[in-house]
Amino acid sequence: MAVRARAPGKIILSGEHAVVHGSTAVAASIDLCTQVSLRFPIDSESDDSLIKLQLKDMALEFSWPVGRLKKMLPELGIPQSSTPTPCSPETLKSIAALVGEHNIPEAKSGLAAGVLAFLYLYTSIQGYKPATAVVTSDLPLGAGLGSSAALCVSLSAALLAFSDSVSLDFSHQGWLTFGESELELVNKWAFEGEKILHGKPSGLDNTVSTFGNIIMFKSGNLTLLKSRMPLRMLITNTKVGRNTKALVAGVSERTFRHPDAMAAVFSAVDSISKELSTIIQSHAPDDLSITEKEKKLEELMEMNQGLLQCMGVTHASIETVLQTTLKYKLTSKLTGAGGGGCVLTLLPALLSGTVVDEVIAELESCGFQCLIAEIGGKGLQICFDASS
Ligand SMILES: Nc1ncnc2c1ncn2[C@@H]1O[C@H](COP(=O)(O)OP(=O)(O)OP(=O)(O)O)[C@@H](O)[C@H]1O
Ligand SMILES: C[C@@](O)(CCO)CC(=O)[O-]
Ligand SMILES: [Mg+2]
Repeated sequence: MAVRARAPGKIILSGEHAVVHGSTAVAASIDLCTQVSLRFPIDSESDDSLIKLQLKDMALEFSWPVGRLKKMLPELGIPQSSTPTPCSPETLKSIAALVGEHNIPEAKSGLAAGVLAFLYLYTSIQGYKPATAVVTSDLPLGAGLGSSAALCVSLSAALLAFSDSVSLDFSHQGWLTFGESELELVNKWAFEGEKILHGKPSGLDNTVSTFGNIIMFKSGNLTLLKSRMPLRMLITNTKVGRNTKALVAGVSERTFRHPDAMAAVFSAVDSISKELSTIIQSHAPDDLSITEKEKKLEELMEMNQGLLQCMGVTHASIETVLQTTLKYKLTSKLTGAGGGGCVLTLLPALLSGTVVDEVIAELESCGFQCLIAEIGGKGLQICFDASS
């Protein structure tokens, strides 16, 4: 018996970083997913059976004998699948030692954090039960599209599918969605994984990956939004690598140095997100008012970008994208943690295909990569494979 779970990445329309400090954010799922397939062998339960992790896209494989995990992580022996628990600093140290025993190539050292999250979620939910997990993803890693959250959500779902905390119809054919309470449980576990990857996550990325749609999020609470205007976004990946944990920590340090100024910045972002959610949800009966709404949206995106600059998370590559799209009278803002990664550009409904082609060509001539994703689609889904 095997299960596959897939969870989408996301774009943040407004509020990244400020959301970590309690401001409202607006985000949407995108149609690029991370998929985890999990297969338990029928008979092996001995100490030299393995827990395996294959990262297919990178052609990397990690494995740990069950006996070694029992020795290094004795505290995780009894699965606690129904009670998501933070990873203690001591456990994280032991897991880091286990991951350190594998030689991750220098150029891929960022993957270690993902492997740490894997081992923590695995042993917490399934204990030492041997199995093979295979991960594949459509998402660029560490580029602001929520790859870490999509990994934590799809992994938590696959692990929970075979736990006592969730009861599912294993004979169901094709993709299915969890019920509300199961989704909540997946989301809580994924949040614990994100803590390992982001340090101090807001929970926004795992929540939008779990529930899909367009959401407004503040202090752990989500509201589903219904957009009543076309929201076509060009996503430009600057391909400048960065790390969300370090960027989030940098904003916290700046907040510590300038508490009053940063409080004002976060409060402005909160107002921007609230206004943005009102605009996208309001009714627009004709093209003219759609254009007016787009103008307001562009202004809010521009203001949010300015405030992200105040937080110190923009980058020369992001500024190049902003300048390039401005030549075509298009507005952009960074999305995700910034410092490189991806930039969003609003493509107004009446914008001609020729202009879109031209702006994409110019951005790609700078070495960037462009894509237009469908936004606000499904969240987490799972699928059983009874034949294996
Ligand atoms: N498919 C995957 N396989 C293995 N590790 C992954 C995978 N997806 C994400 N990761 C882990 O997550 C890290 C990237 O997470 P990070 O939070 O820095 O960026 P992001 O989630 O892509 O962007 P953002 O947090 O800004 O939305 C990778 O370096 C890796 O450790
Ligand atoms: C930068 C941040 O706000 C979003 C990253 O996609 C971090 C978080 O919310 O955890
Ligand atoms: Mg992330």
